Amino acid sequence: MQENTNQEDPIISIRDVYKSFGDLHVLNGVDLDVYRGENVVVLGRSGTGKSVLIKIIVGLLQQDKGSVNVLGNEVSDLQGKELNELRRKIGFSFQNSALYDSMTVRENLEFPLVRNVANLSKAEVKDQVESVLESVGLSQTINQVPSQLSGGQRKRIGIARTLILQPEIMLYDEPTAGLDPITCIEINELINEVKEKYHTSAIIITHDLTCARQTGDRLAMLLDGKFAMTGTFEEVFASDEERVKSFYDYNFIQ
Ligand SMILES: Nc1ncnc2c1ncn2[C@@H]1O[C@H](COP(=O)(O)OP(=O)(O)OP(=O)(O)O)[C@@H](O)[C@H]1O
Repeated sequence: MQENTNQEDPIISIRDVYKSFGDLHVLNGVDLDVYRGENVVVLGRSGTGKSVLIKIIVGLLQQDKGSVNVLGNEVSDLQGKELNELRRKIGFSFQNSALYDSMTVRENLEFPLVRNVANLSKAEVKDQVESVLESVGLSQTINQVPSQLSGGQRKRIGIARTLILQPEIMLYDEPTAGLDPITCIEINELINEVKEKYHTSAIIITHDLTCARQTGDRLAMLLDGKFAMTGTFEEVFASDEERVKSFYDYNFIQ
């Protein structure tokens, strides 16, 4: 964990956000700031609205009420080209890694680059693919297809695939889900390395308290549609609030 955050400069600013689906009130007045250069971990039980919040941040869903400002843009005001430009600055690492099974690792990494960045030479594409692959420690897999990779390796390639567009913000959705404990720790280390090397800010959604402790500069716990508690791992862990404590009781910390 690093303390190099700039508390003056929120890169994501969420104010009093509400979102319902029919009678289901998912978000009920969410406030959150993410500052430049920090990793914020969002904790919360299944179905509390963590993914809904992420989707609102990238403009895939619209809030019913409240403000979501990302990199100086009110997201709900953006459409088409402007929204796409903002999304290019946000790397979204999905739970299932979202790799194309029929493509090699090289092709999987080339794809977003060629689609999003105009006028790159073949040599530039090659350099960028090789560089990002080296950053995630998997240069040797360049000609393999996803089925030949382990779950942890697929996760790394998924992260490389989002990093190749040099995002300012990374959104990690359950980055350690389904991985063994050692691989989880390696992914947590990678998340921290990404922050240092690419100067990203991140929101990390997880149920994994080891991940939260290793990667989170701050934790924010979503309970009953609001952030009930934000602070360092130690601060949140020391909370006397019954709803926060019950979350820990059901989560094993290594
Ligand atoms: N497009 C949608 N239409 C209707 N309901 C939705 C929609 N998206 C999400 N929901 C509902 O909103 C609630 C919150 O969903 P969300 O996916 O954000 O949970 P989560 O906190 O990410 O859970 P998990 O940890 O299990 O991934 C759920 O009850 C879900 O069914």
